[in-house]
Amino acid sequence: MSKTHGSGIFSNDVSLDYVHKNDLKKEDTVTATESPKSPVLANDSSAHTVEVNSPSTPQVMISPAETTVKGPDFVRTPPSTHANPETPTAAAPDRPQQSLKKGVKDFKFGEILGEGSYSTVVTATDIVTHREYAIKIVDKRHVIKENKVKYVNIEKDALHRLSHHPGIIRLYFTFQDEYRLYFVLSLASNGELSDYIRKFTEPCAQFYAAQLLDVIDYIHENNIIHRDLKPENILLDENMRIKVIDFGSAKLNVVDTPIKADSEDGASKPDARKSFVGTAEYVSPEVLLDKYVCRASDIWAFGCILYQMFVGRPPFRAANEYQVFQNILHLRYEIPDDVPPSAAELIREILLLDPKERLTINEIREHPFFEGVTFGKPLWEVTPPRLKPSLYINLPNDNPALDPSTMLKPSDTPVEPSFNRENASPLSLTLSSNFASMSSLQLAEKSQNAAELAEFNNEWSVILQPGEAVCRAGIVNVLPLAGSSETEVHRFFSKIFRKRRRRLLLITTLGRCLFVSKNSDGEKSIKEEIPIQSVGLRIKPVPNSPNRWTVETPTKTWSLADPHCLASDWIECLTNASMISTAHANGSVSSFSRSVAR
Ligand SMILES: Nc1ncnc2c1ncn2[C@@H]1O[C@H](COP(=O)(O)OP(=O)(O)OP(=O)(O)O)[C@@H](O)[C@H]1O
Repeated sequence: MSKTHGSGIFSNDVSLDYVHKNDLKKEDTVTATESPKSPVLANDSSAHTVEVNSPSTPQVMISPAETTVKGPDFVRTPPSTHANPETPTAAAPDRPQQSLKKGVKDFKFGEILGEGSYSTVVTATDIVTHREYAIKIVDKRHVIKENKVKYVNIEKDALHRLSHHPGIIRLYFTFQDEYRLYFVLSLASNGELSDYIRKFTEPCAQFYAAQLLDVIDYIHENNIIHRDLKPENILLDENMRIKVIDFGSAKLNVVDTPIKADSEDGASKPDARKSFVGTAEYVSPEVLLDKYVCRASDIWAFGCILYQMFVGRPPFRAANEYQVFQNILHLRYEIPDDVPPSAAELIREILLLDPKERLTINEIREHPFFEGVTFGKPLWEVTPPRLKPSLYINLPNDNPALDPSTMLKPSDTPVEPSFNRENASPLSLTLSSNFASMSSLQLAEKSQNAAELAEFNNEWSVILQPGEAVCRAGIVNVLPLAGSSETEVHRFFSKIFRKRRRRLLLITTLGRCLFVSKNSDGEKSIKEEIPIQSVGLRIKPVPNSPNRWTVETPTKTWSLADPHCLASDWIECLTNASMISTAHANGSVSSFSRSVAR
């Protein structure tokens, strides 16, 4: 292990046992090198920032414009003849005019773009160049406590090696201060692929699948396996081109023979069944069985994403992770009849239990599904096909909060639509005849699979009342509440790192909105109920954040996010639940909620 500049907190060496609490007191400096054995982030009070992609001398700071691109060009043509839109030459206008040292003070921070398990990503504008970035901010204390240091270093190293493909998020700089690490990334302003995937036409699916395949090919050519490909980790830039992110689970320096999952390198042991906290739906069977890691594991994820592009949900879904794993290990999935035959055939030839049987990237490229597609550079220069009009299901009212056009474009800022009990006249406080004709269960079924709901109903029956059923369920993040002084840097950071909780939220046919949990003995209980029948209730989407919404009552506000679902889906269901619960409170409930119950 190399520690050339004192006790560095973060190093390329993945076994960072020497990290200790004293490191947190040091004023750290970011240093990037290309040598895996050199420290990535070392302490040196003489400098505060270093741009990545520098040559091997850590102290020399080089702007992206001066950087030499190493490794294969993404279209696999000689670097001298190829004009990659994101190569340093293309990035020349961004060349810093003065000092190359950058730190927190050089950026104006803006909106939160997203939150991961160990980071918060915010927009930031360079106050000199006015260029916009996304900055991934990692709380040092948190990553040390959660034993995630190695993942931060792996991500840094992978992005460092892969940043010159137009389909991979570009890492421009890293820097750190006493408490946090900062990854300055290109901004993918159109959000996550998962927000659009339900609106894919066949040309869309073909186009985005081709871009994804091109990126996977490039990653693999650089001897890296991503290992966490899923629509949430595929972002869209301002031109609606994909940008793959989140290389924290990547396996670097892959050799051609499969690597045992429990090999010495911690990164090669995903410990899949234990560590997937959110979704396990894209994990390959060999990773699940902890057998080995191979390039074909990314191809499996590609197959799952391709399926989702046509069906709107991943192939292996269930009410809980155990069921998902079982479905994967038994290859239990179905392709609906309306999936085009060539796509269905391709999916079937990818989703095979034995990784050796799966099609290779070259074979996928040659598959009839991709007929007419030119891979390589042209893929990144054409205009992407249009998404089809919204598939959103309208409610029997014209509440703007439920207008999909305000939900699906993170860049549309001035939206303040909300469900407001007091002034939203179409949403009568009593159960209108229009509304009464619709079962909330029916509505829920449109957005959530009936089989999944049946599982939830089974599992949570003990906390339900007679005649009550779950009509929507999901794990949501309960976020700390934002205040009004977000311009002050220190307040901003303390706020975004306040504790977030993941909770299971159930909405029922009696209009109850319940946070529920299970203790270690498996006993189930209601942790909290949101009183959505309250006078003064407001349910609001968060502008620029298609996955976030707030529920305000006179006594408490909840700020919620579901990384796997649009806020509009939850808002729709909560709005219905509010009406139902009010009707119950008023004694004017119809019999429908009972009739739809178990
Ligand atoms: N460059 C970017 N531009 C726009 N949004 C981004 C960018 N990078 C990340 N995000 C948003 O922030 C979220 C969290 O980022 P990311 O997945 O990298 O964090 P993480 O802590 O590594 O997450 P995970 O828990 O999945 O490992 C993403 O899902 C995405 O919505």
